[in-house]
Amino acid sequence: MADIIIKNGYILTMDSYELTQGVVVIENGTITEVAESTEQDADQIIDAKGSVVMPGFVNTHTHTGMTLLRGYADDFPLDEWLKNYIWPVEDRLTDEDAYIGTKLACLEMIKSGTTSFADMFIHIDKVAQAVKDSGMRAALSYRMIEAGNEEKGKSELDTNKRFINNWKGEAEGRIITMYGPHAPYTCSEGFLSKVKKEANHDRVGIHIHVLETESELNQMKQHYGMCSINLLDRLGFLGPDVLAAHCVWLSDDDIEILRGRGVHVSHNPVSNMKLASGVAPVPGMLDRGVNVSLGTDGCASNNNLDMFEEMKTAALLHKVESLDPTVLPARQVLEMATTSGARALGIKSGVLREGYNADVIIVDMNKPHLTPVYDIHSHLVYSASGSDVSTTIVDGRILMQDYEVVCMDEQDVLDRARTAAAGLVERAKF
Ligand SMILES: C[C@H]1O[C@@H](n2cnc3c(N)ncnc32)[C@H](O)[C@@H]1O
Ligand SMILES: [Zn+2]
Repeated sequence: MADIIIKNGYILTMDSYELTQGVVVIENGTITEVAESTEQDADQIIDAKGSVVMPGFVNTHTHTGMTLLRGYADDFPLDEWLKNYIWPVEDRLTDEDAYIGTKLACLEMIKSGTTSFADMFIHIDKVAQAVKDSGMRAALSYRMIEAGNEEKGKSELDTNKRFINNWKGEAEGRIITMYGPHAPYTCSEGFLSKVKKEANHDRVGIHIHVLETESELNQMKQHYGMCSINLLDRLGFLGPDVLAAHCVWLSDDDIEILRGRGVHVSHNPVSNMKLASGVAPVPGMLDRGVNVSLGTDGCASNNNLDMFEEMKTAALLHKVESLDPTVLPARQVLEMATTSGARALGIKSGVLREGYNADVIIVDMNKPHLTPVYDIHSHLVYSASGSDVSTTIVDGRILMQDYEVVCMDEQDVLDRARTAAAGLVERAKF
């Protein structure tokens, strides 16, 4: 007897381009069958009539606790935004803020079809607790800023290491742990080398912001006489264990280095547009075979966690940038948001295939803006939005069914988030 059978839906496995009517069978957190029909029975049958059944989205770069800062400070360049607004208020964040902020983020992601994500944040134990409690899957890293201060570097590394020891593989394996050095402009080369050594020792990955702005590029050239990619490569830092967010200001040579080292890139088009950071050379990276996935970045620079919006923005941005509408077609963008993201996190998700994690969503197509259907990829990227997701399953557990969130008390999360935000703003009056 299986746990769940999803019936009557159109199945988009992401293994092939086809959309065929069929069933998905789930047992013990794993997909055990994807077929036209099944002989099996299950404890729970989900009727997906008129819907698309597909892998959940993988958001490969976010700062979930920042949902509490949604709309807190808009329309500034990155340097000013971080130094004058974000960091001062983050310094006043409490454990409860981080917990409820992450709960709110998980709620938003579950409701918009994201089943796993990569996060870099502070108060990371509370972030992990919220992920565990919500039922989502996540690769979590503690945000380390050392700024050339040896003492600080030691305690930052200690905190990240302790987190890894406490949480690696927790929540039935739904929690993956990583090191999170913030960026090459907030961490010295000596510190970055140490992080790499520890990551190798602990056999975990590294999540880092790289070449997000022109200002970073200039600072690095001034300080080291080379760009962040060249510096990181010289340190022996780059490899398939590295998840590099943004990668906007890359040269052709940098792309070649990323490809050669097997670095995973998280593209964050909405954040890059909002902070006016620039346009990442995504078509160039994809052409060369770099694994490029999609991330929303934190809620203070997006200002939501909707992967549908991120997909559409990615597709449109690179078309207008290249003046070529054939660039980043819908199918390719969908792959970035699912299969490529799963590869970046090293998880067996992102496709509906036997033996893979049961991280599955159901998208309700019985909507005016999704009618009629010629090509499902087109609708998912250009017409649909997060609110069209009716059911979200992570690790074989239903977190939302028929638009009803069953893994947490939605109203309680909203109320607590409002209270936390009010307290935060009060404490941040300085
Ligand atoms: C993980 C931490 O990184 C900072 N942060 C948030 N958004 C960005 C961004 N776009 N670029 C660099 N740093 C960022 C915040 O301080 C957050 O807490
Ligand atoms: Zn970020």
